[in-house]
Amino acid sequence: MDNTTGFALTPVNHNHTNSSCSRDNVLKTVVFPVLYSLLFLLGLSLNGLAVWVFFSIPSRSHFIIYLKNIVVADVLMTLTFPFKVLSDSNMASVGLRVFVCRVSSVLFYLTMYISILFFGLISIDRCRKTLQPFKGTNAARLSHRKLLSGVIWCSLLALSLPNMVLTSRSPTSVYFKCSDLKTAAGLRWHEVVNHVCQVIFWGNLVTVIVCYALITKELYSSYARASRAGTGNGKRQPRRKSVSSNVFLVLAVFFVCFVPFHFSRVPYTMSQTRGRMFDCNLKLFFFQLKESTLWLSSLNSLLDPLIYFFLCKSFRTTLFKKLRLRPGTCSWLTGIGPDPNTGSTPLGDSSACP
Ligand SMILES: Nc1ncnc2c1ncn2[C@@H]1O[C@H](COP(=O)(O)OP(=O)(O)O)[C@@H](O)[C@H]1O
Repeated sequence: MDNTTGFALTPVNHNHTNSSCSRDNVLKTVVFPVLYSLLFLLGLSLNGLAVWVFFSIPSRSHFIIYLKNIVVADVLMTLTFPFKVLSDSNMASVGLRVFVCRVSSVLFYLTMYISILFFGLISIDRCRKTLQPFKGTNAARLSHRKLLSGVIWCSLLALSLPNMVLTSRSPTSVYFKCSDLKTAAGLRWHEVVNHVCQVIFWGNLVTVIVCYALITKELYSSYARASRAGTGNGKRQPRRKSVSSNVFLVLAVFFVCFVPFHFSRVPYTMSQTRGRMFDCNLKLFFFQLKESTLWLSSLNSLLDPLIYFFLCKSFRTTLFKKLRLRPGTCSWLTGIGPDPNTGSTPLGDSSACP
């Protein structure tokens, strides 16, 4: 390992690093770097495609504004993966690993909570659109949503910035953890940020569940009304099935990607800031649990473009137009063919979006 940063490092304590408590096992140095490299390659391609598509769709709805924010957050998150790969596989210099603790990991978490917050806002917007389908928007409301987006980015940046600034101690050995680089105030702030982020996550999860429960209820009662009125026909049944399974898909992604991480984060943060309460094997266990569930959270940056494709009609339409494909392409995959009359779902263009 080269020391290219000018930090004064003490000789490596091989007894410690070779002990069963060392983080440098095959999971951290091989398995996750390979998994993050895959995420990086696939995520960059899919999110690059999503940027290409979304930025030719004008921001004419709250929904599109929120989706664009998620795309930007996902691209930034994806760009942090190579740093994590190099750092975890021990291929990075000490300076690069310090950079990972100070900057790229913080950016990773920042973008993750940006996505979570915008997912919550999207659910509220979809719910409003389903319950009040004829209430449109106007230029003033669109500007408010853009302002809200700016406020969310700035607030999370302000919350995260001290995690960069207070990670200011120099490493004393080539084997260090991010928490070793934090001042006492830095460790306290790290704990506070993690509590705030838990509140953000669980608050948004409740919002998503409540909104999708209301959407599902409204969709089923509107179909029941349509059937009673004699307008229901054989063709509509598959659409109802597809809308409800789409709703389930969004919830499933939210649960798989984020719930495990937020359970494992609590004991891990405690092991970082109140180290004396835990023996080294327990600390290692919580670290590995946090790393495994963090990969699931990172997987969200890859699943988001798939969600846009499967659930967002305007995304699909623009994508097919850009690739010069027929509008009905992949209807076997999406389960939704072109509507011969209106080309839209019963609740409007983006009603089946997350
Ligand atoms: N929710 C968060 N928001 C912003 N920054 C965070 C958050 N959680 C952790 N960080 C910062 O990211 C860096 C890496 O944190 P962490 O993953 O806990 O460390 P480690 O990589 O040693 O397990 C640290 O500087 C930490 O303060």
